[in-house]
Amino acid sequence: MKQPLVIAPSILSADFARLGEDTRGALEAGADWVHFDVMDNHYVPNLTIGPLVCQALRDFGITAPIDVHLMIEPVDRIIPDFAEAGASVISIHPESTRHLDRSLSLIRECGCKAGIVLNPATPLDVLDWVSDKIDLVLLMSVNPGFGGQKFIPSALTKLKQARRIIDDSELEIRLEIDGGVKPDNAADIIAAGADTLVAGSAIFGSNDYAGVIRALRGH
Ligand SMILES: O=C(CO)[C@@H](O)[C@H](O)COP(=O)(O)O
Repeated sequence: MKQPLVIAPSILSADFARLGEDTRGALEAGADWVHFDVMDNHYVPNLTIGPLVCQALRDFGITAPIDVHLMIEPVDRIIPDFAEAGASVISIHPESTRHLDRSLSLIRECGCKAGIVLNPATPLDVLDWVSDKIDLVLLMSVNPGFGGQKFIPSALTKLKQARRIIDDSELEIRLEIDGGVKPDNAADIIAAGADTLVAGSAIFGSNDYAGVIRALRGH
């Protein structure tokens, strides 16, 4: 069953020199989670932030769920570090680990919610084999690595299929979408079945975080 809508600003598009203030600003403007993109210049062609920055946000006073998206390989060594640094959800790509079942179990053993991330061309079939090990499915609607890209329209069809799979499972699994999410496509994305919207450039590229977050919610 679809869960209440969550808006998760991707801090990849925040001003890294003022990360704490920008993150707090988005939450005070009505966001629910913090989406935290971790890139290693190996799994994806970009390099970003790690557990020290996650811990720094907690030390700064950010109490909202931190939704960590690992675009790195391998993942197992860093999962406990993120859990200790205050991550709430940790999501991994199936291609980034040799033993997906084991890595997903490790995330839960570390006390976090576990997510699986599927790239635009990655089929949904893997969900058949991990649905009891996950709390979240994250569908990428751009190729991972950079903010500010265009939404790939086939993601809407994939969202509908993923929604059916999740509903049929009768498990409490969130369906998150990430990449090119804007006020002008949010309604279609939500209608297709997403309950968790990641938005980076739409929120942090605006002077009116609250207005964009309201528009993403359809208000
Ligand atoms: O994980 C990624 C990119 O790899 C995303 O989280 C982007 O950061 C989303 O940015 P926008 O497309 O919303 O600008």
